[in-house]
Amino acid sequence: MFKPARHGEVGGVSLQRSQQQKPLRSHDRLNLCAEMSYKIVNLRVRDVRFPTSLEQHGSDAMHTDPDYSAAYVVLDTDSGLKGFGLTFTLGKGTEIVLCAVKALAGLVIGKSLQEIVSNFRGFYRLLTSDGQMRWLGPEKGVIHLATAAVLNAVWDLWARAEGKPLWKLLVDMDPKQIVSCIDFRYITDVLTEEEALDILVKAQEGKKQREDQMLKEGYPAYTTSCAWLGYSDQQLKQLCSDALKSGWTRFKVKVGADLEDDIRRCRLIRKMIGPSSTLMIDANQRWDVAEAISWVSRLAEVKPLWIEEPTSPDDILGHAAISKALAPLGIGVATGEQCHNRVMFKQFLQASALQFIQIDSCRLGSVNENLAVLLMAYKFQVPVCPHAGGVGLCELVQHLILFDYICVSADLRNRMCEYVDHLHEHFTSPVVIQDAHYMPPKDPGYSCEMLEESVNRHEYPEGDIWKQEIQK
Ligand SMILES: C[C@H](O)[C@@H](O)CC(=O)C(=O)O
Ligand SMILES: [Mg+2]
Repeated sequence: MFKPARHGEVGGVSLQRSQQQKPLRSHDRLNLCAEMSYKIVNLRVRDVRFPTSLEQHGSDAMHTDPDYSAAYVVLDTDSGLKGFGLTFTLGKGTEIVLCAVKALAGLVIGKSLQEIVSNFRGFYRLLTSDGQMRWLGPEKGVIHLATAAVLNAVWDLWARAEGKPLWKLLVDMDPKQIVSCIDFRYITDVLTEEEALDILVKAQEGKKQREDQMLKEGYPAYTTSCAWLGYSDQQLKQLCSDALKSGWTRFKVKVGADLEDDIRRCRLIRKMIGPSSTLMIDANQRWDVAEAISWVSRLAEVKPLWIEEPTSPDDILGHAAISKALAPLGIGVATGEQCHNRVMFKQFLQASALQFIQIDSCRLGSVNENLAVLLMAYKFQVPVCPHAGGVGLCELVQHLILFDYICVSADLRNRMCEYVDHLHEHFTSPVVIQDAHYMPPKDPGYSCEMLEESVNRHEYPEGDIWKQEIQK
């Protein structure tokens, strides 16, 4: 059974009084397999890169040569059970994330799963508030990407230990336990623990029906894979026509480098998909504020639902100005894939600076911090449309959006989860898309275990794929 954490203690590390969190009471806890302690005995991290830039997959106005990559973490436990996690990167720089993961390893190795999850809020705080390493963030940049990789692996381990896919682990949790995983520090001015609990308790009504609905119909998705910026018009037409045949009705187009190209490409897509399908545009932070407003106004004729990342991801007031200017045109602002943490999201919401919130399973501090953002989005009644353009992101984020619908929002209006059609074949439990919907995963875990052969071949720089590339 669980060994309760002593108040003010996280895995033997004593917290300052101001950092102390309410520990779970014994009746709030889940039943991990009684005989297993799942003590984490080792953490391995590998630099896995896919040469997607060769064919311009994933390209946008700012990332013209992205190699979809991951810092891939494996947690070994004394029982033999493993936890798999990753954070998404773009090639160069993955080795820096690896260093940060290694720096965090000492906070994880030696802990048992029970110890972690019986005070998950405290463990999140331990990882993000280390007195020396927090100087690198706090809760942003490379160190936060590393935190996400490690915590994603812990959540995967927990779901595997419970024999459930992660979304189901979350759905079956008592609202008190969900709340106990969240660090409310810095967000209590908009969301207190009590309010969060209240939201979750109220959403218990109809939960079973929503779960059944998801199992039958899946969660609505949109595709970005037809219109990466580096694709030719010919490619774009072919991919769009294939996608229409497969039942896709929601499409995202990359824009931002050249206005005439954008007008031509967006007209082309709008003509192919017809007036009733949904179109979104994504500039990946290319413009200044005034430029964003004038550029998007020129694209208003193709009726985009949203403009994504029009300017710097840190410019909350800039996003607010763009939102205000574009509202009369019926165009919303979406952002989040490079939003560092829950504090930034809080301010975006407070400032009415976004109309669609794009959580990211690897940018924020894993499930723990994403839970906080889902609940704040609910409070502000802003629809969540997760970001998934990257390797493994579709696999991960589908779990969070299923939880959001079943246990928080209970609403599908203006909501959809991004899908990109790349690299799923490298995962042991790849996403299942049916009729443009994510079907709920059934395998235990968080769906981000990669095939060993794929990892070996794509590990940078020793894997066969990279040896060949380097020799060219
Ligand atoms: C570099 C990535 O592919 C990025 O363009 C993804 C993105 O912005 C999205 O999926 O949205
Ligand atoms: Mg984007």
